[in-house]
Amino acid sequence: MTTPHDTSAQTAQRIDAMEMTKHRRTPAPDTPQTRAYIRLLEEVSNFQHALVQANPTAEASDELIAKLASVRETLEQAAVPEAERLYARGELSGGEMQVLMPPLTVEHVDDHEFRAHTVAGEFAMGMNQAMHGGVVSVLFDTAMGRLAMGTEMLSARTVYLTTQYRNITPIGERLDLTATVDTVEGRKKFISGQLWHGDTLCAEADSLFVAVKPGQQ
Ligand SMILES: CCCCC/C=C\C/C=C\C/C=C\C/C=C\CCCC(=O)SCCNC(=O)CCNC(=O)[C@H](O)C(C)(C)COP(=O)(O)OP(=O)(O)OC[C@H]1O[C@@H](n2cnc3c(N)ncnc32)[C@H](O)[C@@H]1OP(=O)(O)O
Repeated sequence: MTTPHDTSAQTAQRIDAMEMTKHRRTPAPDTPQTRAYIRLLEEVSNFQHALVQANPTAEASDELIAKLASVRETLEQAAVPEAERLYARGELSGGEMQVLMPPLTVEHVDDHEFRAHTVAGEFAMGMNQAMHGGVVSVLFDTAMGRLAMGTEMLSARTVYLTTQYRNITPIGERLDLTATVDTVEGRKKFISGQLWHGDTLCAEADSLFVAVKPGQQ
């Protein structure tokens, strides 16, 4: 039996970055299996929010642990290599097919501009109803990474990402995220982004993405 964080199993395989990107960025086929998996991720996301809000009794925690262990074992029986997974598939790694960050709903993306919005639950909170700064940065990385891939969806990596936190980013409110390609120099794209709550600028970021070369991981 594998442990929850086992990456030595045959399911952890590295392949060429371009091949993996092709797989990950191709939307999963619209089948009953995919639709059910999306519902499962939604329930996991709801679970994450409920988890941070609750103070269960010791008995309730022990009951939950037993139930969760049983759920985990069911998932372990269905594990597949990364290049076959449904998880994080689709044109945006930060959409509804993942539970790492608040899901971004894309409104527009081309080779120059990206626009999306999100509403974050308390799982994404640092404290006092403010979003954790690292979650702000992962939203920027995902949005700007998607923009760097452009309409041709070529794999690109973050070389640096600098986030300036201007105002508290609220939990439970609509947030709008925009990103723009400022300069292109060969494999390099310099991209800036802003995260807005209404007219309030919550954070802004500058980044450099570099397109991967054939053969890179
Ligand atoms: C469930 C949600 C999942 C979300 C997915 C998030 C992450 C997934 C992780 C990996 C998947 C990859 C792509 C996914 C797409 C977008 C999502 C976000 C992307 C990331 O989150 S990805 C993880 C973090 N990221 C890294 O893990 C990068 C580590 N790194 C490297 O892999 C190499 O570093 C590489 C390949 C980037 C470059 O290496 P290389 O050998 O190909 O190229 P080289 O070194 O020649 O640099 C080329 C030109 O960039 C200039 N340059 C370099 N560094 C500079 C600096 N600091 N400042 C200014 N200029 C710089 C040079 O000066 C030269 O410029 P010039 O050509 O003009 O001389």
